[in-house]
Amino acid sequence: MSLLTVNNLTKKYGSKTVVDHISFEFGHNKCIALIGPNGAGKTTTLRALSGLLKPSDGTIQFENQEKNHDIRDKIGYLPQYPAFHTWMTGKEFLVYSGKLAKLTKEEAKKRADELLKIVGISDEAKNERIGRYSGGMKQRLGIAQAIIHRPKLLILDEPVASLDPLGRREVLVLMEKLKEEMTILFSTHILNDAEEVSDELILLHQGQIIESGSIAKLRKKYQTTIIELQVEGDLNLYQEKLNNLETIISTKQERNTLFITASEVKSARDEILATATKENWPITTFSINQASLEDMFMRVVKS
Ligand SMILES: Nc1ncnc2c1ncn2[C@@H]1O[C@H](COP(=O)(O)OP(=O)(O)OP(=O)(O)O)[C@@H](O)[C@H]1O
Repeated sequence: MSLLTVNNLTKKYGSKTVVDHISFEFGHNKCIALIGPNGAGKTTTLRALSGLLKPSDGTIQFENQEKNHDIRDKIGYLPQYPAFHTWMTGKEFLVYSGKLAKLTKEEAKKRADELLKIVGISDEAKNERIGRYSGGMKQRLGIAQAIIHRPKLLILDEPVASLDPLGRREVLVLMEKLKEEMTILFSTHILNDAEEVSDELILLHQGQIIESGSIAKLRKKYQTTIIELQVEGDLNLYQEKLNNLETIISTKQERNTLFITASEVKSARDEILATATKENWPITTFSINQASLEDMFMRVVKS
């Protein structure tokens, strides 16, 4: 059974459609990255799923509940720019949030202590004012607050975008840990972050889903191999010869290197090396590289 099923979700502002009939679903204990450039519609989508914004059209269904049923108590949400009462201590803030989530005072205190441990805020730091916390600590506290009511789905809007490398690492490690207990849906425009913690990607561009699936599936689908070749002397000469080989799709010259795209890497490698050996090419570098997920992303967006 799916945890969340979204059908034709649409949001319009006046005549402008910013989320355009998107449909997707995902299961339990997954980590899904909603990825796309600025203005793609990520925040709008996440706010609609969190019940903070009314969609213009479409349905959102949580497990087997009725479609468009209020699911705010099932979801934890951390906005891109969370607001904290910076004069409170971390622990006070969580106890206060627990009471807002209708826990008794005792339950809220117990849950706050449990969460402070989970998100790695030390006994010393929990009694300090939030105003003195680093960006990474604030974000981890925000995540603790978002899961105070033990939601099955945690939605994070650009959770690491504003953090320095250390804070970023802390939050990604925490997400890795939390995904064992809940599903996490998070937005990002940084592919490395998506690749690091997520199992699945949803690529959003101009309000539409242009690709989705597991990282392994997408890699396989868009995988291309680039052979890099450096040869002493006039590269034009070698480029012309390479273009005549059967296994080669295209070649380009950049920074004294020939970048060769091939249909099938093994036969291309054999054909290039056989030709080079026969003609005694003075090769200085020969390497085979896979196109990155970033290349894939650029290709999909451009096409
Ligand atoms: N209240 C609003 N009224 C009109 N247009 C809006 C409103 N909120 C968002 N938009 C527009 O909707 C589009 C999508 O915005 P959204 O914030 O969802 O994108 P995003 O992918 O989260 O981008 P970013 O990474 O920049 O936050 C943008 O063109 C934005 O200007």
